[in-house]
Amino acid sequence: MSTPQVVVHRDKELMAKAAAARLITKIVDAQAARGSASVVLTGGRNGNALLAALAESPARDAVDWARLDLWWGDERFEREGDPERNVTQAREILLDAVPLDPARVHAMPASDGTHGRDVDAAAAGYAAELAKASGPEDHGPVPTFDVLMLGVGPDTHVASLFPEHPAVRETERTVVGVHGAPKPPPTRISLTLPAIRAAREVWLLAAGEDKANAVAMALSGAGEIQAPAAGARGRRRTLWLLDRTAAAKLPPQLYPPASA
Ligand SMILES: O=C1O[C@H](COP(=O)(O)O)[C@@H](O)[C@H](O)[C@H]1O
Repeated sequence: MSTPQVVVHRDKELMAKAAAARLITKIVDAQAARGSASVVLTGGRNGNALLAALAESPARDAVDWARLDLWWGDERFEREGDPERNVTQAREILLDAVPLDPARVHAMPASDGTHGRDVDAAAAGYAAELAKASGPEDHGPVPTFDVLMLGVGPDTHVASLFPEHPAVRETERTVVGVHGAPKPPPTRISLTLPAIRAAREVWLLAAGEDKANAVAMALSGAGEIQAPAAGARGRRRTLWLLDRTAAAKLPPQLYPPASA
């Protein structure tokens, strides 16, 4: 697993634009190297800001949208089209405006889908979809995502893995149903840490003062059960993309020299 690298941007708007530019380059490079690309999207303010910046970027036309697989790191277990669902927000901000192949948009199940209100069955269904998409080169039940993005909550949660919650302790399953999440809505679906760690690159996005303690804690050696963000690492790269306010409480030795 890779050691975290930190990049600090002046403010959250610039952070979103720079991350969008970085993502476009990554997708274009993956498509050139392997024919297609796979990206795991996150919900939350920073993930949505990145998608909005991507939607506005003229460089978005460099992406071959039909050769892109989209997955989600977590989802609020609500009815299809519910405005709280991460996929609903992503569709409104970007996905409906680009020529994606619908068969390659792997939304997590809704509570009125095939599995009904059984969130554990829905999570198992998503795990099966991931396993079907993975090949021998992936050495496991999850595809080697090119980039997996995660927002970081003020409590250090990533995806729907909350501190000390059963889901963050999962070591076998790749996707779990989350019951009683401390942040509403309480019922969710989440990739687990082992699934997150299958990604080539993991990018953690955090902007704003309310994230400063979480960022400092996760990067200062906290355990992943107490600080789930600390356990989110990519096989090749783990990148923390921050704005100055979110980076404000980092110990000086963790602050990148170029942004000091
Ligand atoms: O509920 C969620 O929250 C996190 C963080 O969101 P933010 O608005 O504080 O940035 C998000 O990453 C996750 O996908 C989402 O379901």
